[in-house]
Amino acid sequence: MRTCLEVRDITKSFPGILANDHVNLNVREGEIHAILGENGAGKSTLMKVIYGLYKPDSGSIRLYDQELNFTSPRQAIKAGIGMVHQHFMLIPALTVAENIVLGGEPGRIHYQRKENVEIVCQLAKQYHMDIDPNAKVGDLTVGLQQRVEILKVFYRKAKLLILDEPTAMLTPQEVEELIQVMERLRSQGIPIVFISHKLDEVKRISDRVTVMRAGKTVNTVETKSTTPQELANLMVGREVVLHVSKPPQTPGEAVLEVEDLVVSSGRNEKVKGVSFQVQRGEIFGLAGIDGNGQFELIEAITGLMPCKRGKIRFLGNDITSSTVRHRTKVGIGYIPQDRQLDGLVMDFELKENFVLRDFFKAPFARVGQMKKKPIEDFATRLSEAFDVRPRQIHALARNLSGGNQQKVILAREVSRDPELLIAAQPTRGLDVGAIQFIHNKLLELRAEGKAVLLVSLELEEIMSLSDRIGVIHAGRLMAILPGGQVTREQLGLLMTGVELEKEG
Ligand SMILES: Nc1ncnc2c1ncn2[C@@H]1O[C@H](COP(=O)(O)OP(=O)(O)OP(=O)(O)O)[C@@H](O)[C@H]1O
Repeated sequence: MRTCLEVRDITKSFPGILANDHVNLNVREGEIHAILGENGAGKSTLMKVIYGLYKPDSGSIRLYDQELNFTSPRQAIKAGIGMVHQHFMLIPALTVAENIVLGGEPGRIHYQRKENVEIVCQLAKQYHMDIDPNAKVGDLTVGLQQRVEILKVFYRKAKLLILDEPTAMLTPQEVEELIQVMERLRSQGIPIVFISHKLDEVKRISDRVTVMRAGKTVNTVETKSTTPQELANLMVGREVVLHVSKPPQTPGEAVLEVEDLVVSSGRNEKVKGVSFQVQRGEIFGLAGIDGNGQFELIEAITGLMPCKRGKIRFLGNDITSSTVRHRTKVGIGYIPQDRQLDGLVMDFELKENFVLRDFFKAPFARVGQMKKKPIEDFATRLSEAFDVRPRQIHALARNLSGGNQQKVILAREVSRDPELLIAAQPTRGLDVGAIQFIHNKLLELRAEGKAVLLVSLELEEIMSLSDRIGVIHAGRLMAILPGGQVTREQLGLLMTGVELEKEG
């Protein structure tokens, strides 16, 4: 098959970091080519170099017969490279058609509404992607917004599509739809390069995989001739255990008690009378399809959202109306689902992010002044203990890869020795090594007799870690089931609101 994209010896460094070290990549016409690698391996940097967002220090890129020398994405787009970023770049107040043609209109002064709607209809038909051109983008689901981004790329006549972690933010149903879209594009001969951390997904949809490690390309393999285990080992450079082993444990007293809790957002009740307990030495998993009240529920427990009715008790004490600070002080740790928005201050250095909850007290401050040395010593110690890479406590949080950002949050919360850790989507977007690390930390907390409330949209994660599983649907707890005995199918039914029939 003909080569479409050829990347040779690309090197790209940032101050103190060699993000891409003589990287090579070869993408063939009509193939789905996965890029795998640990967090921080240099995948996004490489894609940004190909797309003209970063200028490489050295190396060359060729698209078909054209030698590319990009200095901006505009040139990359012109040459036929389209990229859909992890965080979409759409304008929510505009319609689908307006977003698609925005910036690519053919030199007209006035926006041609009717004509553009027609163009977008044709485009959607050509690429078999169902979408309403007149819908407002802000009203669309994440999956449909992604479709708009993909169509936008084809409106600009892309010959190659790059998808940066396209499934990280999607529900399982939306993932299926995206896979169908990708397969149809492949059958039309369009090459797709996509970054993913999900080995099963890579195995299922890609034709070839290029593995990156520490800024270098380690190997390119035919997908069908390899296994997820081999890919994991190749990525990490050591044997990775893909399955969690959880020793049996007898849970102790209740750490968290939630009783008939009602939480509203605006006029809508998002949580409708939920009751459950989390005990010492147990991981309680909350399973549910996104948008069913699970995140409002945990925000109410952490104190970020007020409760309309009901009670929350922590170690026997009523904390329903307590401040966030009080709840933190008495021993509730929290890993929020959006690490960049709620977990870190992106323009603060790592050392500052490590002490975000305690910077105002000893040993990090005295008489109102922050103390540099204790903060730096603490940050260095945590960076090492949690294997945060790079080990630069002065780096800005925004310059760290997603997995390493997550490790900083985990380190901060765990180091405070919480009695209850609420972990919302703790492994979203992380590589297998980092997932293993975080799962082990949650199991360590369990073994120490701490309580863990795990909220995840990943069923595998919930099923492998939880001692008990609560299933939430439309703001109500459908059931609480023992972790080791429930099947995927049963959880799937409950998550869609179908009650299980009682046996016997
Ligand atoms: N703008 C930047 N300034 C400084 N360092 C950066 C910048 N962008 C990336 N890096 C560093 O370059 C290295 C590679 O980062 P990159 O984002 O390419 O990794 P990745 O493989 O895409 O990781 P992830 O899977 O977590 O997204 C990391 O060490 C990261 O901290």
